Amino acid sequence: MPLSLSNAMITFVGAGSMAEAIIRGLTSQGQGDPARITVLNRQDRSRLNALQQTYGVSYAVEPADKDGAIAQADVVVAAFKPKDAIEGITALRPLLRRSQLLISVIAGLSTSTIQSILHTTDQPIVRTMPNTSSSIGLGATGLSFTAAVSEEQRQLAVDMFSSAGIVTVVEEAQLDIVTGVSGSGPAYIYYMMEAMIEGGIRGGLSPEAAKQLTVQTVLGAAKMVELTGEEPSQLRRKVTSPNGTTQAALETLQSHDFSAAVTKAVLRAAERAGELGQAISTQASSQK
Ligand SMILES: NC(=O)C1=CN([C@@H]2O[C@H](COP(=O)(O)OP(=O)(O)OC[C@H]3O[C@@H](n4cnc5c(N)ncnc54)[C@H](OP(=O)(O)O)[C@@H]3O)[C@@H](O)[C@H]2O)C=CC1
Ligand SMILES: O=C(O)[C@@H]1CCC=N1
Repeated sequence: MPLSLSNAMITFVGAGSMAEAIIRGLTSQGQGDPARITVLNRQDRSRLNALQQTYGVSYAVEPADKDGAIAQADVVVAAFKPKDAIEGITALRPLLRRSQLLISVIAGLSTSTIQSILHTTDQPIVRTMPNTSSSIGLGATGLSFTAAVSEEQRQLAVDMFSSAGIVTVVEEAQLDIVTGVSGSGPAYIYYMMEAMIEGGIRGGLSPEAAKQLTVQTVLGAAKMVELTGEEPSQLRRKVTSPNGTTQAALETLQSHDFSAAVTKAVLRAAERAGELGQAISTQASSQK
């Protein structure tokens, strides 16, 4: 039977926010079968229990069971922090078969560094940059593939992340800027929302009303861009009456270099992804 999302065994190595976002996206959209999903981490058993209770996935705790969960998987998802990447990928080295697909969600970590830690270029690797909105089926994921990834495995990876949102296949070099735009992006919007809510409260609204109005405003604005097909700049102009309230607000934002600050933030996140990747690469080389 060809490998697909409906029959693939998927093991998550790492059970944090990102693993949960993908698992929730996969299972709540009815695409991934919880019975085929196993999660493991280093030590936090209560976390594994919680994931089992919530999503019906299996987990492995004992070393032999963890090794078994990796060995039996069609897809192994590396979902640990960049600082744990060398330890985590090194531990996979003796366990992975060349037929298994390794998916990394680790910011900045290049496939060439993974290949160097695994001592092979033959392992099929998909490097991804998802975001936490995958948990509600509204994720935005960038993907790139190494040459060893088969057509079937490419489709499986695209299907896996498409089940939790949109997928854009990019050259690996672009994944750092994908991180800057959409990987870290939800945090910029939350930051903006925090500030809007604060403004509402300072102006006299109750915290609940300020939050409700802010949430609906952000939802509505994103949906307007999506559904009208109009550019954000066009939609902005439609809100902005000459000499009106929006103009006054935007002038205040401009006086604080809002637009430049956001653009710089996106580029800085991308640069930081590169730094994280470079640090892992340097450390991996020094351990050879
Ligand atoms: N959070 C986000 O918005 C996004 C994160 N990412 C990427 O996802 C990755 C994970 O981030 P996030 O989920 O936030 O991190 P968390 O800190 O929430 O989770 C990390 C998990 O990795 C586990 N872990 C660490 N080392 C190992 C190991 N050697 N073997 C098995 N499990 C291990 C930890 O287990 P234990 O607790 O037992 O130590 C924990 O379950 C990062 O590399 C990040 O760059 C990508 C896109 C968005
Ligand atoms: O902050 C981070 O490093 C991770 C990667 C993208 C979002 N969160």
